Amino acid sequence: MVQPAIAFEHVRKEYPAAHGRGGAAVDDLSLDVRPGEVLVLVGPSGCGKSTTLRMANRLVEPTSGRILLEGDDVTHADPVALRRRIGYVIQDVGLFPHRTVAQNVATVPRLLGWDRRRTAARVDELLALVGLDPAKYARRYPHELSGGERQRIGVARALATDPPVLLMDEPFGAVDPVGRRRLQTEFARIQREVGTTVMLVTHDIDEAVRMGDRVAVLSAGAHVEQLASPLDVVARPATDAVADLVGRGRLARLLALGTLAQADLDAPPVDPPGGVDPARLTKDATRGAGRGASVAVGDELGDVLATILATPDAGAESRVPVRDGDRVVGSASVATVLRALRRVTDEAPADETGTDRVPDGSADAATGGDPVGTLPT
Ligand SMILES: Nc1ncnc2c1ncn2[C@@H]1O[C@H](COP(=O)(O)OP(=O)(O)OP(=O)(O)O)[C@@H](O)[C@H]1O
Repeated sequence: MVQPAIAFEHVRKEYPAAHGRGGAAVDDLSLDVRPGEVLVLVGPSGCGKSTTLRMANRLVEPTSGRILLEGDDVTHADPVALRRRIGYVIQDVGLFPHRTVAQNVATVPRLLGWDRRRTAARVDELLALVGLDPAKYARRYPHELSGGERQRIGVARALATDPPVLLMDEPFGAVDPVGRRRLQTEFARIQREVGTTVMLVTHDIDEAVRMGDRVAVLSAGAHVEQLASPLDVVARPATDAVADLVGRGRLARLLALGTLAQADLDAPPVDPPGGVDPARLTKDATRGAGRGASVAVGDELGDVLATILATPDAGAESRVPVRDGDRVVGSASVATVLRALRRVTDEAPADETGTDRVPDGSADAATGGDPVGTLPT
């Protein structure tokens, strides 16, 4: 088995003030963060998300239990040495106001005694990584930046010494919704590029399902209600608490997370008989919806639906060709998307070892259930 990047073993935290009032901030948490993944902790205010995160870098001391970083028990590790192995990004970033962007990013390299050249080269590299031109930004001060730019500098600073693990506590919380979406996309790119393991805390379920490779939904005492892929959490909430959190807007999330599979398609392919000229199809596809538009196996269901709805005189009977690579393998209509949604909500989830459980077969509407009836309207 792959060694977890971070492992929480029966971790408990009781704050002194909470003594005698029942309930620990973190009751008995056991959780593995896999190397290279983005694990998101999501849950209501006060459920213990930040406490959990802050115990990983010893900003908060656990009352009992063990926390392992790449196999090393960090429960008694030197906090300063530990924090060099763990980057930390928080909502208000905490940039030093009287230091320039370059000096802020260079904080840890300087502490480690890196020479000027190495530090300067790393600062330039990191600013470029987070999409800020070093020539333009290195000498600015934090108050000369937008909220989103400050947040990027916070990420650059946390990545300066290439830590194997990055902890992020509501990292995009202070940014407006549009900027926030852009930062999330940008950060996902950076994370793929550097391959750092990330543990991210948010109370926003949309952020959780957008950012996470896996999502841990927590309730009071950091009790894990569900730990699964974003799609599993949205399609198959394990408990009422998860269902409440996923709540309204579930259909939109399913459309964004679910993808079109070959099994959903209507065959045979649409006109012209014998298939569509792939060259024409590709050209049309790049032109977007409209006459001759097509979709592909693996496309988001929301995009498939949008393409169908954008066909001339769109209606229940409208259909668009579906490609798999250069081949047209079938067609999709609104009914196809509904079928795909049924499949997505009924499929057995992958278990924690990554092996699929045997589907129970109830996906077939003929068995009597109305899976689409379980979808919110
Ligand atoms: N320093 C502290 N002293 C005493 N109690 C604390 C302290 N920090 C947090 N708590 C309590 O521990 C519980 C968990 O807090 P925590 O900040 O971990 O929750 P959270 O899920 O991150 O919440 P939020 O989403 O509101 O930030 C809360 O009941 C909180 O009041």
